[in-house]
Amino acid sequence: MSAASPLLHRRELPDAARVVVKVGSSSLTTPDGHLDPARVRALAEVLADRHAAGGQVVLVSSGAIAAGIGPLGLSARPRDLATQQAAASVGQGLLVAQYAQAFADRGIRVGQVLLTADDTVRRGHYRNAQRALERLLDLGVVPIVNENDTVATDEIRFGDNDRLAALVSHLVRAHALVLLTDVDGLHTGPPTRPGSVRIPEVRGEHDVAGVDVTTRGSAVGTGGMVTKLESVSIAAGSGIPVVLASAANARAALAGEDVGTWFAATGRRASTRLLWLAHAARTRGRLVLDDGAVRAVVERRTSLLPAGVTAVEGDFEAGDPVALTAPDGTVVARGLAAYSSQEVPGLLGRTTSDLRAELGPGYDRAVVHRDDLVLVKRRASAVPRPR
Ligand SMILES: Nc1ncnc2c1ncn2[C@@H]1O[C@H](COP(=O)(O)OP(=O)(O)O)[C@@H](O)[C@H]1O
Ligand SMILES: N[C@@H](CCC(=O)OP(=O)(O)O)C(=O)O
Repeated sequence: MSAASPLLHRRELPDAARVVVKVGSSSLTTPDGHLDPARVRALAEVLADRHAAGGQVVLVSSGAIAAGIGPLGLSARPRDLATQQAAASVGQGLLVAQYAQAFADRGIRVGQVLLTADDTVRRGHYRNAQRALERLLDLGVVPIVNENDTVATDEIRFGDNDRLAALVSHLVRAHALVLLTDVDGLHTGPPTRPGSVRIPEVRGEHDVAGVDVTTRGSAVGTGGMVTKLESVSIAAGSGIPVVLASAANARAALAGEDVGTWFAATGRRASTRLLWLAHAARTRGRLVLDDGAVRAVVERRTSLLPAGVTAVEGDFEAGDPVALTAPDGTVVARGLAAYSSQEVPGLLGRTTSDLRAELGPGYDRAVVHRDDLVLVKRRASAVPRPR
C-alpha cells in the first residue's frame, strides 16, 4: 500500500498506508452498557484484513470503563472519577485480552499503549510515545491505544478518546483518521430527530455551520459529537482527513465507500512541534500584549518583541509553552518563550536596541520567535466541553 499525502478523496482510502482507527465505547457495548465480545471481534476482523493487505493500523479503543462494569458488579457506567478509574483498571486488561485473542487468531500481535494527556503535553513524553508507536508499527504490531484512565485526574484527562485519537494520528503521521461510533456520520441534527440527514462530505468549517451537535449520545459514550468535531478540527486542520462512520460500516469506511462523513483535510500538515503547541501543550504562563503587538503577531505573523509585552504571569523556563493574550485577556496565540518568567519583567516594553545596549547581545532576541508561535482560533461552538 502507498499513499499520496494528504489523501484528496475518500476513494484513495484503500491505498492509505497508515490509518488510525478510533472506536467509541458505544460501539463496543451491549445495550445495558457491558462490553460486547462479538463487537470487539467484528472490529478486529476488519482491522486484521487491512493489516493482512499490507496496511498499518493504530487502533485507539475506548471501552475500558465499560469492560469493568460487569466484573465489578456495577449496574451502570460509574459517574465518579474514582470508580471510573477502578472500572478502567479492571476493564482495560479484559478489553485488550479480547483484542489480543481476536488478532492472534489471525496471526497478528497487538501492543497496549496507555497515554495520559500529560504524555501529549510534555515534549519528552510526546517524543517517547512517538518512538514507541513507530517501532511497534515497524515490527508489524497493531498498537491499541487508550487513555491511561487509572492515573488520569479530572484536571488533566481527555475523558473521551476523540481528541486523543487526533493527536495520535499526528504523532504517527497517519494518512487518515477513521472515527467509528454508533451513528453513521455527522447528521444535520440529532440523528433521532425526524428530518436529520447524513452529511456525506465536509470540505470546510462552513459546511458544518448550523449543524446541531448539542445532543448527548449514548449513555456509555463521552463527549458526543462535540468532541468528535474537535478531533476533526485537530486532524483535518493539520492535513489528516477524517472519516466519521458507524462501527457497523467500518469495512466500507476503510474501503472508501460512501458511508458516514468524509472530512477533507483543510490545513497543511503542520510540524508535530507546532501541533503539539496548538492542541496539546499546557501553557505555563501568560504574556499580555499591547494592541500593536497583537496586530503584529496575529495579522503580520511577526515575532513577539519585548516592546509589545505589558505583563507576565506564571512561572516558566525558557522553552516552555506560554499563552499570548490581548489586553482584555483573550488568548490570541501560543508560543514557546525564549526567556524565563524571571527574565521577562526586566524586558517589558523595552526596545531590542535598548536591551542590547544595556544587557548585551543575548538580550536582543524576540520574547517568542515567529517559528515558535501558533495562532489560536476562536471557537465558534458555545457548547461546553464535556467530561
Ligand atoms: N448532528 C449529529 N450528528 C450525529 N450524531 C450526533 C449529532 N448530534 C449529537 N450526536 C450524538 O453523538 C453520539 C456519538 O457520540 P458518543 O456517544 O460520545 O459516541 P462514542 O462512544 O462513539 O464516542 C451519537 O450517538 C449521536 O446521538
Ligand atoms: N478511556 C475511556 C474512554 C471513555 C469514553 O467513553 O470514550 P468515548 O466512547 O470515546 O466517548 C474508556 O476506555 O472507557
